[in-house]
Amino acid sequence: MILARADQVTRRFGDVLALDHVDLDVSSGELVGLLGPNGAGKSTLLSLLVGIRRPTSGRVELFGGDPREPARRQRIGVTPQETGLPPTLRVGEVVDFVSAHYPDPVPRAELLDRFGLADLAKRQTGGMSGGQKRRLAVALAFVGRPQLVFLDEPTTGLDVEARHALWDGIRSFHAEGGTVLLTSHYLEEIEALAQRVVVIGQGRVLADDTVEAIRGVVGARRVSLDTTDVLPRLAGVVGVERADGRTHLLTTDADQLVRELVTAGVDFANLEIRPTSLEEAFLAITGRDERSTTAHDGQPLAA
Ligand SMILES: Nc1ncnc2c1ncn2[C@@H]1O[C@H](COP(=O)(O)OP(=O)(O)OP(=O)(O)O)[C@@H](O)[C@H]1O
Repeated sequence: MILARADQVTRRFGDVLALDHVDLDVSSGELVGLLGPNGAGKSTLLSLLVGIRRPTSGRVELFGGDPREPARRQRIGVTPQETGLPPTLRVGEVVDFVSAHYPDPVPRAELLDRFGLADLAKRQTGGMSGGQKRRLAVALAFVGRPQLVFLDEPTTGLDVEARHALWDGIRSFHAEGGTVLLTSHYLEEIEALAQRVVVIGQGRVLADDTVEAIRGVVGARRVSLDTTDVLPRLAGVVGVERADGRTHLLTTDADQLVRELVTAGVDFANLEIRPTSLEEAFLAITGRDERSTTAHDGQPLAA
């Protein structure tokens, strides 16, 4: 069953084309990651799906009808990118206030416990850290036992531990049958949570596939090292760059590359391995669209 749908949706803000003929279906039980750089159109798409804004053209549906109808919106939970909490209200009071809008809310203690906020129930929100406020803002999306939750960059500003705690909360909601659409700049976050990833750039859907499939395109690693040696032929290397005295190797198998460097006796220092950046991922994806799948230097990216 499709819970949320965008059908050829375009949204303009004056001269800015924020969304350009976007199609998206979110079915019951899915956990979908919306991935894209700043300004890609992610928040705009969420705002249309939850009924805050209307498309310039095209059609948006929530539970098969108009997202602006309150009965439909009562079945969703939303955490926008930015939220304001009344600073003098206590955490428990904020939860009670939001709960009062729903027929069968999650009990306060259960909700706070699920999001690691149990110890803060009596704290005024003005006295919370940024990360604690963010966790509360996300928790509030779940208070009304929604069928479908929209989270706009839920873990921005959270440290690693808080991020993982929040991921657990999202996973348990999904495991119990909940449907989630979340946006992120981080491949890592999408990979940790979602089965399906929709890549959006400049208002267009660039890819809509399983995380594994997208990983296949963007899954290269950048291995950087200091060396003056001439490098031997290395399996899996799809691009080489030299910049600032460092050598950067783009590879589909970093583990194998390091083994080969050691076996070949290459004299290197300051080895560093990191995932390709989102920019590199986007180059790969748009490259696949417009040319073939290529890395920066025109080498094929996929092995
Ligand atoms: N209310 C508005 N008025 C004018 N332009 C807007 C408005 N909202 C969004 N835009 C523009 O629409 C485009 C898409 O913005 P949007 O916020 O949807 O991107 P995003 O993918 O959510 O970005 P970010 O990752 O930075 O949150 C941007 O160019 C943005 O400047």
